[in-house]
Amino acid sequence: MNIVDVQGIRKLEEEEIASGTPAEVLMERAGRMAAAFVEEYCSRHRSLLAIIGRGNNGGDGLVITRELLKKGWVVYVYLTAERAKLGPLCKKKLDELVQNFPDLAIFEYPTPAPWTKADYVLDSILGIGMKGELQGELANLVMELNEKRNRCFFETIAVDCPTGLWEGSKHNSLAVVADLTIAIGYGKDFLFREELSHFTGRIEIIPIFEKSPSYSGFESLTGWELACLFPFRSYYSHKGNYGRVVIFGGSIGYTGAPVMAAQAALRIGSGLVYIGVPQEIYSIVATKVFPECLVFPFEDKRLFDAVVSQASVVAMGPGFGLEKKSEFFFRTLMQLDKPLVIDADCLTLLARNPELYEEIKKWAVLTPHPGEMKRLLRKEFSAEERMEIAKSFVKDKKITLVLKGVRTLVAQEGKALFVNTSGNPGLSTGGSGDSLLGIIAGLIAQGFDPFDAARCGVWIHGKSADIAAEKRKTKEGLLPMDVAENISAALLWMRSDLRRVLDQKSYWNEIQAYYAAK
Ligand SMILES: NC(=O)C1=CN([C@@H]2O[C@H](COP(=O)(O)OP(=O)(O)OC[C@H]3O[C@@H](n4cnc5c(N)ncnc54)[C@H](OP(=O)(O)O)[C@@H]3O)[C@@H](O)[C@H]2O)[C@@H](O)CC1
Ligand SMILES: [K+]
Repeated sequence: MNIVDVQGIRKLEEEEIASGTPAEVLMERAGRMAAAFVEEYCSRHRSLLAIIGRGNNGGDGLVITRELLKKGWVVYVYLTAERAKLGPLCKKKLDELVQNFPDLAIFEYPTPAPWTKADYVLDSILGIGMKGELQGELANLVMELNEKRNRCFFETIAVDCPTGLWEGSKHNSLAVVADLTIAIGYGKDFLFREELSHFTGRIEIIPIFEKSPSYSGFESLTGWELACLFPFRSYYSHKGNYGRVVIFGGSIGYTGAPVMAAQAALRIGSGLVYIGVPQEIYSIVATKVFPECLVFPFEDKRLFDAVVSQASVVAMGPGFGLEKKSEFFFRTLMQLDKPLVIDADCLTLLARNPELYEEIKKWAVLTPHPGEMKRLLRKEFSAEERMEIAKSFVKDKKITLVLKGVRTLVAQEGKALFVNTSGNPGLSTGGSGDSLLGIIAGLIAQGFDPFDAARCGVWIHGKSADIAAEKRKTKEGLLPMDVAENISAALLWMRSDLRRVLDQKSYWNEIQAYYAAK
């Protein structure tokens, strides 16, 4: 989905209103869809404290409150401004709410907010109407909210954007620290900045506009859009239709790395998965790996030629080693006339031998974390520079770059820059990159173009981790094997996400008809 700046979203809002969709309808769409999202995806608890600002962001929060009350949630409302100072739509939504739920508990500033009452706090204080840094009473309220979140263990859900965050924010600005940000309409560009990810948490985008903004060249990876790239499997097919992945990696002490990549490659649906390892660890890897996987010592020339000649894709790097022998073998692999996926030690070897970019025959997907990226570039860069770095690195190279991070970027020359929306801090553990390598390679083996494989792979990897964390009830202790085991659930999520969005579009028409009749 296109990512826009605040001016772009304001322009879209004006156009939508001018073409006959009143602002109130837009607010109803935003609030109802956000509530449906909260109902479905935050269902572990059913109590919420809605902190309401005086503008339209507050109005959205009041619609969400109404919808959740209808579903039987326990909701408390806290008004941050006097009722007389509420904006017209916000005031209207409050009056409607009070009429429908006369017993609703409403707290008002300067009474202290009832922080300990609910499992979720809705930040509906300020949205894109925010200008400059937070000051005065609101600044104090936001500090209190963040402090209570840490102490009371509620999760914070930001509507449209965390209050206090705007285009000029820095990583140390004052803003609400959200666990989930539900962006309205389109993702705003500043929400995706790596250095602000601490504030935004997980980002979900709710489409509310019929019209599209002008193309920005910067897009978010969203499940429902990627679903269109995944055809259902034909019954009339066999393993040969789903490709052969060959993974090269492993060394003494690093016998698990290629196994984790292979597990993910199998779970994404590859037809056949091979692991080529040094002879010295062959027997260890052969006993560790899934029985479905074929392991061979890559020094065996006859086996090497037989496997590689049949390969749909060659993935390399996990636990590969950096010695002279590994470097020599890496050079051989770089010359193969196959799509390549390059990670970990092989990125370090590529950084040492930059002339090998010229050897890439078909195409290569590179998946560096920021440290490996710095090695490839031979220079330091900051989180703020990631997007520019990614765009300039791919120029004149036959590569797709996956620059890992909280907001992993996918870049390729001539394409939009994509930023990922899935994933969680549970992925910050050894072996996560190996799973990602396996997923991307598995998708290429199944016929995905490398750019699509990178985009889908990054999103599926993150979403599998989100589902695994949800099942485990915690982000701590997530393992790459949990991620691989939830790949199929991520595929299912992606397909049902498409259905959800299509359903919502028909739901819009209902809302429109309701207001036209009034
Ligand atoms: N885009 C769309 O199509 C749709 C948008 N929608 C929703 O509307 C939201 C935007 O609503 P909005 O324009 O009413 O602004 P909003 O964020 O509520 O804040 C306004 C208040 O902020 C205050 N304020 C400003 N800076 C401040 C500061 N530094 N420190 C303290 N206060 C500050 C400012 O005060 P003032 O400057 O007036 O004194 C004013 O009171 C958007 O995010 C989305 O949620 C949906 O309804 C559906 C369609
Ligand atoms: K907000």
